[in-house]
Amino acid sequence: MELISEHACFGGIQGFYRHASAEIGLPMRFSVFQPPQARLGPVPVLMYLAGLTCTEETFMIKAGAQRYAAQHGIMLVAPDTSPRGTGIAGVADSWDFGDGAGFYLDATQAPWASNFRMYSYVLHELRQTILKQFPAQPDRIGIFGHSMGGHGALVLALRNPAIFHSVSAFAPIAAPSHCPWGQKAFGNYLGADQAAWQQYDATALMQGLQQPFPQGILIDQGLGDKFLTEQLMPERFEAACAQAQQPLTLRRHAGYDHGYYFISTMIEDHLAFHHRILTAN
Ligand SMILES: N[C@@H](CCC(=O)N[C@@H](CSC=O)C(=O)NCC(=O)O)C(=O)O
Repeated sequence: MELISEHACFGGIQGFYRHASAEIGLPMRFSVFQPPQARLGPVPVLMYLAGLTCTEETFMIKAGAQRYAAQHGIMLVAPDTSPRGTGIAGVADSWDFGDGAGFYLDATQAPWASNFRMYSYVLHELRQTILKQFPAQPDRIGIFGHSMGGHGALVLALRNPAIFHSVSAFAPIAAPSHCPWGQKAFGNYLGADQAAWQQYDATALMQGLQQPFPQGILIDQGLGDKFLTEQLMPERFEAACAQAQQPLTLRRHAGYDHGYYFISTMIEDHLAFHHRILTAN
């Protein structure tokens, strides 16, 4: 693991790193905020998955999360949003697919399958790297994210409840099989057979839920979000949660759009939500 830069921040350390990823087959960058409490021993970890066009820097620069992570003693971890430097033809041609748009899944279709393995990268390789290299508590890990990253956080948590103990999202792509962003990504990364899409669709996963999150799921959604109706569809996830008897707090906020002004307004509540669950017992 190579240190790119380190910065003092709210009594802790904001760091940016690069490592050779076996899952991705290329170098990957990620960021970690270590709260001041990490100097004394292992602390709970909260992974954040960013949205389309973002990098490992976006959340750390724009969300204002470090103030609250330092108060609660939570480590923040953010990966990049896709492999970089694959050399695949057309990988940088659109902002909602390819570079910056890994969708936190393991692609099965050529030419994407060799490198676009963000699901396994986050679940296994990045998590293990954090546990080995930083003072992190392996049994107190939560996950959250925004938009494409909200989709990723919900999917990773619903499929791995023994690993991710708390989950929340800002304006997630809640039913990707039904929206243009999801259909474009899933069709190219996973192929035309929509049966293969279901394992990466939070609403479909909720419809077949095996193990509920008894502490609930928190979602914040701005009602001034230009992507709400066509791309995000939180009402589908809400209905699936009701059917599965999964406690869900879905807060709808008049006037807020899709960006980081919205996220930075709500971030304090998300840190408190994860802190309460991750430090129980
Ligand atoms: N280029 C697009 C806007 C892209 C955008 O809004 N990206 C969002 C995530 S969208 C879903 O995953 C984002 O977080 N952007 C970074 C930011 O700093 O806001 C367009 O032209 O509409």
